[in-house]
Amino acid sequence: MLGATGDVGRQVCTQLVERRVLPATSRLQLVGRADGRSSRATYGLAADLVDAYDEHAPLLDVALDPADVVADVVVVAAGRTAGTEPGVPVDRRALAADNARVFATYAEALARHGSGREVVVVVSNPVELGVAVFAEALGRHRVIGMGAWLDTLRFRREVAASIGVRRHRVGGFAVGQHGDDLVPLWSTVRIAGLDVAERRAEVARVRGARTLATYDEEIAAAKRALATAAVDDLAGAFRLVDSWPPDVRVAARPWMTQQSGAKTAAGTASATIDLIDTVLDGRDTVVAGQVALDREVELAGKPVEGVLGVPVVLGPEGWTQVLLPALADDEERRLAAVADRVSRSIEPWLTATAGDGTALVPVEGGGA
Ligand SMILES: NC(=O)c1ccc[n+]([C@@H]2O[C@H](COP(=O)([O-])OP(=O)(O)OC[C@H]3O[C@@H](n4cnc5c(N)ncnc54)[C@H](O)[C@@H]3O)[C@@H](O)[C@H]2O)c1
Repeated sequence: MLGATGDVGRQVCTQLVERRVLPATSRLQLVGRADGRSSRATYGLAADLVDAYDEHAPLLDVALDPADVVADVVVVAAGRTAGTEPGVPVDRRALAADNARVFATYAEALARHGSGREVVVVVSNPVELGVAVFAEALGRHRVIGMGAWLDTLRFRREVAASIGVRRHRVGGFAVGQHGDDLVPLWSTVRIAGLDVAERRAEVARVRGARTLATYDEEIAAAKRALATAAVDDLAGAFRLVDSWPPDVRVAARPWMTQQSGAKTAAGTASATIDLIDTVLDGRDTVVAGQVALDREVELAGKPVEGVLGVPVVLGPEGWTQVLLPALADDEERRLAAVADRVSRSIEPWLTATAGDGTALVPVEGGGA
């Protein structure tokens, strides 16, 4: 667990032990930075977890050197986070600048000292950049970004809430880029217990006559409304979120949660555990995740070469197959545009890591 003492890392470790995903005979390695405050806190976290869960805790150990990371599944939650200051917009470029270096350090260490079989789950943002850096170092099938799975679970939950059922009865995926560039695939929504006609009627009712052509403007308008509402009535701001359609809520609610000063650590960790559990389980399962594509997907007549969130089959050796069904026109158009945006935002950093691998400064004119 890289970044074990962070808000997300701590939640992942706690849930892993509490939900007994790891048997007592296995090992959970908490990884911190030798030169940061986290080195001391990592030892403390290990002691605290044993204190709480001694009866069934796995063997806990601490590593402070990237060269010492050894695991079947490596979770990357180390690095800077952004967007937690109310009213301060997320500076994705600054986040990329800091975290590109973190990704490169661990990717290089794993490539050199790892088993050659570990599966990497990237949680840190920008998740697409993390996936690109680790995939380049370790092979693309062993690396998956968690963002699209979290967006998928949020989409299912919001659809479920509007229809009046629990999340486990709703299927379907949210793909694309983690964050505002997600692509909710309404065409993939399925609801257990409803036949095709009933489902179509329910989707039409909760979605309205909107398409994804106006999704960007809807999200931008939602954030503006929330920024105003939240100034003196936070409860009112969350009620405002509830008044919007499910796909707008998917983007607006986590944004409001960050703006509130709370983070989204519990939900993030829970979605991460799903992916870890899937890899350790030994069976292939369909999830959504950010993966480095090599022309498996064609969007608007153009094959995608680069990182994108898509439905994939995930198993013990990483992801194998992409399972993106035929999309509605508005979905395909948006996903193609997002694929281009992701590729443009990542490209400068990959260029910068080429060569001796230490430069990590975007080339002139590039933007993250
Ligand atoms: N993908 C998602 O859905 C999602 C959701 C929430 C958060 N996140 C991301 O997860 C990451 C962690 O978030 P958080 O809220 O736990 O942050 P945090 O600030 O609470 O913790 C960050 C952790 O990273 C470590 N760290 C910081 N800089 C480091 C460096 N240079 N080298 C090694 N370790 C370093 C810190 O010691 C700490 O353990 C962020 O990048 C955040 O954006 C992703």
